[in-house]
Amino acid sequence: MAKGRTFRQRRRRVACTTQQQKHGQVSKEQEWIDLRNWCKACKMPKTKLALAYFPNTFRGMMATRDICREEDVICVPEQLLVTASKAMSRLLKYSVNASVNISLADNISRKLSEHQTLTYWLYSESKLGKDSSWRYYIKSLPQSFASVPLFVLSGSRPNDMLSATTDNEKWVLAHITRSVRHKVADQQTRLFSDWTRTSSFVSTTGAICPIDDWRHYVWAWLAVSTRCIHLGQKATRSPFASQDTIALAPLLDLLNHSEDARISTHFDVSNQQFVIKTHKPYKKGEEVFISYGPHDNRFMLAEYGFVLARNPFQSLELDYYVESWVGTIKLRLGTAKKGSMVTMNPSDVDLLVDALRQRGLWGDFTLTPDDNDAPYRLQAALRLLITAEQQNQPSHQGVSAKRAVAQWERWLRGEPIEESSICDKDSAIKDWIGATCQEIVSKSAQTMDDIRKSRNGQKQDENNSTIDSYLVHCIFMVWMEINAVAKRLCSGSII
Ligand SMILES: C[S@@+](CC[C@H](N)C(=O)[O-])C[C@H]1O[C@@H](n2cnc3c(N)ncnc32)[C@H](O)[C@@H]1O
Repeated sequence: MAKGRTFRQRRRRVACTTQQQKHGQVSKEQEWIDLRNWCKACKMPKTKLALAYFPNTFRGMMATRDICREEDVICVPEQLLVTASKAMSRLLKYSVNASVNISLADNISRKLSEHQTLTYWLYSESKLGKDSSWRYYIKSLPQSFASVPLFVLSGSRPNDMLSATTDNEKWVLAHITRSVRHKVADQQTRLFSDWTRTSSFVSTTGAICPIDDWRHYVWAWLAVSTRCIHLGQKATRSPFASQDTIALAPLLDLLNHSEDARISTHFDVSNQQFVIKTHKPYKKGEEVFISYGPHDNRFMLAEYGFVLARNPFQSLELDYYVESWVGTIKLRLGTAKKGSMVTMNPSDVDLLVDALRQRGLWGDFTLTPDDNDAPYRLQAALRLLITAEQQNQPSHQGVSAKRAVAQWERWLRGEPIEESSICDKDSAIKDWIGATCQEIVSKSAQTMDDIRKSRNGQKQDENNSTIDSYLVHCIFMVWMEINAVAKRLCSGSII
C-alpha cells in the first residue's frame, strides 16, 4: 500500500508539478490548516486523517494513526453537510428583498432538482470569494477538473452539444471510446438543461448572483457530481428534509475511491453527525479509501475523471458492434439478387429489432472476461438477428421475419426447438463473437499506438493549453483494458 506524504513532508521532499498546481490538486498547507480549524469550529470531532499526496491517486486522505476494523473513520456534523434544502435557505440571504426571498425559496425548491440547487449554491458561494462563510471549504475544492472529459469538451459558451473546436477538444473526442463519448454527450445535455433552467429561474426571482459564467457553472456542476455523498436510508429523527438524498460534505469529500474499500455509512442521531465506518483496518501513513460503487473504468472516467489500474468490473460493451451488424445485414438484404431464396427485406430486420425492443432485450450488450457463454441479452439478440444474416446462405430455408420471431420466442420460453437449428445458431453466435473480439483487439491496439505517438509529440493547441497528462493516461488505460478483455475472450471457451 502506497504511503502518503503530508503537505509539510511533501514540500520538503518533492516538488509538485506545475500541472498539478494549476489544477488545484495540490492544496497549500495553510489551506488545509484553515479547513481543519474551520471544521473543528463547526464541531467536527478530531479526525484520524490528514490531507496527503499519493503517487497513484494524487490528493487524498492519510491515516495519522492505525485505524482498526469497525472503527469510525470520519464523522461530519450535520451543520457541515450542505443539502439542497439547506442550500436554499442560505441562498435567500443573497436575494434582493424579503418578498423575493420567499418566492425564490418557493420557486427554486419546488422546481429545481437537488443537483441543480447545490450547483447554484456552490456557484454563488464561490462568486462571493472572501465574503463567503464557506470560503475554507470552497478553497479546498479542485480549481479545475482537467481529467474529467466533460470539463474539456463542454466548450467556452453554453451549448447542449460537445465542443470540438480546439485541437485538445478534437483529440479527446477522437480518442475516448464510443461508450465514454455517449456518456459525456448525455452529461452535456443535462449540464446545458440545468444551466438554462436555473438561470431562467434566477433571473425571474431577483437573486443577487446571476448565472452568466458558463465555465464557472461547469466547474460547480462537476464539483457537485464528483463530490456529493448519498445520505442513504433515512434514520429516525434524522434532521434532513424528506426530499434530501445527497449532500456536499467538507473533508469527507477528500477521500478517494478504491475497489478494496469496505465501508458503511449511517447518520448518528444522538451526535447529529454523518459517520463513515471502515470494515478493514489501515496502518498509520496509508491512504484511507471509500467506495464510489461497483463501476467499470468507462464509467469512472466519464463520471469522475480517473480509472483504476485493476478494475474488477471490466467488460466489453458491444452495442456499437451489434448496431453496425444490423446495418450490414440490411445492406446485404437490400442488394440480394432477385429470384434468390432470400425471403426477408431490409425492413424485416427492423421488425426483428422491434421484437427485441418490445421484450426489453435491445441494447446493453456486454461481455466480461470470464464469460464462458454469451450473456442472455447478447445471446437473445444474436440468435434472432442471425435468422436475417443466414438468409444469404445457400442452406437457408426461406424463413420469414414473422416465423423467425415465432421460433425465437419458443427459444425464449425454453420450448423444444429442432436440434440442428440450435447447433447452427450456436456456432454462428460463436463466430460472430470471435470476429467481433478480433476486430476490437486490432482497433484498440491501433488507438493505443496513436495515443503513444501523441503522448511523445504532445503539442500545445492554439489556446496555449495542453491536455492533462492524467486524462491521456486514463483514456489509454480504458483502451488497454478493452484490448486485454477482447484478447482474453479470443482465447477463452466462449469462442
Ligand atoms: C470526492 S473527490 C476525492 C478527493 C480528490 N482527490 C481531491 O483532491 O479533491 C473525487 C475525485 O477524486 C479523484 N479520485 C478519487 N479516487 C481516485 C483514485 N482511486 N485514483 C485517482 N483519482 C481518484 C477523482 O478526480 C475524483 O473525481
